[in-house]
Amino acid sequence: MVNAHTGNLAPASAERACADESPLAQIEFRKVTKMYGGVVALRDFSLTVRKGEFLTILGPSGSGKTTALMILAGFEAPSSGDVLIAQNSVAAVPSFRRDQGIVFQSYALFPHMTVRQNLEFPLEMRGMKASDRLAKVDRMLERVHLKDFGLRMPSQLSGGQQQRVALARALIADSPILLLDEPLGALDRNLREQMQSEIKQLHREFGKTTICVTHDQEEALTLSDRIVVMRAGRIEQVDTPEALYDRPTSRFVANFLGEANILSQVGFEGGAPAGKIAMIRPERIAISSLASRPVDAENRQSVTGHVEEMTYAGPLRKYHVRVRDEVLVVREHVAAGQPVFQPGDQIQLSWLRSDIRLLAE
Ligand SMILES: Nc1ncnc2c1ncn2[C@@H]1O[C@H](COP(=O)(O)OP(=O)(O)OP(=O)(O)O)[C@@H](O)[C@H]1O
Repeated sequence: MVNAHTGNLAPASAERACADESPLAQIEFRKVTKMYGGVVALRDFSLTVRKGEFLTILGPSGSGKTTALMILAGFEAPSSGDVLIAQNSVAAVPSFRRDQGIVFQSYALFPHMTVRQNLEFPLEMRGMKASDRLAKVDRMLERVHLKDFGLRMPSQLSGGQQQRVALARALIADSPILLLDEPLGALDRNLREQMQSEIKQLHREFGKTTICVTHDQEEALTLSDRIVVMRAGRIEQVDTPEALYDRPTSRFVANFLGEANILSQVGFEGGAPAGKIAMIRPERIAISSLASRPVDAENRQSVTGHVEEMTYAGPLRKYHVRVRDEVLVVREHVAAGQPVFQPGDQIQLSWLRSDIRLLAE
């Protein structure tokens, strides 16, 4: 469906010497709805992306993430609503004139071209002369640590190297906007982490307005200035990574971004208001022996329970604790001198009342 190869092309007349001179690269979705027959892929999607921002669209499979990106790229047309780039509607602008660098999960490099030729292609399409292209490609190869790989074919590169070429190709034409569609999805875990910091560094350096689509929460939390959480075609919450994790507004977001203890029976002293539920993150709960009195006890709520399970996960210790009919998850950083509890131990849990979050059901 997507012609990845034309993704970052723009007419020569549109070329700028440097991305910093570009007009506002701000993106605005205005009440965009996309229907596929009877399926609503995206409903009333409104969002403003600031210049230079790294924004991630995060959500489960089928929530509309790719649809939003494809509409912005011009590969799909909205059923209603509008998209603006630098304050102008792009409804009538075809994808190849939208001046966006695009990276797909499957790399989408030209398989019959060398790495150099892959990087030269967008420059050639903009009418840049050969000597300038050469210098630019050299600089970019150096930048993405692929100086010695210019003459290789994509099939002769590892997954991580191919992905670096794809990133380099999306960046080389100095488009003010970078679109990343599950860019690290095909890489194994270690490589993914390495590429995450590479992408972060490139973002700092090039300052492109970047929109990334992923279903990987950790990736979203690591990379983004802001995250849009999608659910069934709608925006559930837009916020900074820290705010989304610390102050989710709904049970869906709390569960989607990390582990959440919903305090239904243990409750929340005074009771949660109607239609709201009380939630606390596992690392906000302290575990201690029955005899000990928690520091700051007057600000804390305490309950007793017994340990059902204890597991080590590297620097963390994780407990499953039964409190009445509920099992709460507690996560603590392993530290010297800390008591370690075993299954069956009677213990107390406590948390600061201010760490409880009230969420929509
Ligand atoms: N070309 C199409 N024809 C019909 N339905 C489609 C089409 N493209 C997407 N959809 C539907 O629209 C909804 C949103 O799809 P979309 O690909 O945007 O989700 P997503 O969040 O990107 O999912 P994933 O993470 O699995 O890629 C889904 O229900 C999907 O089945």
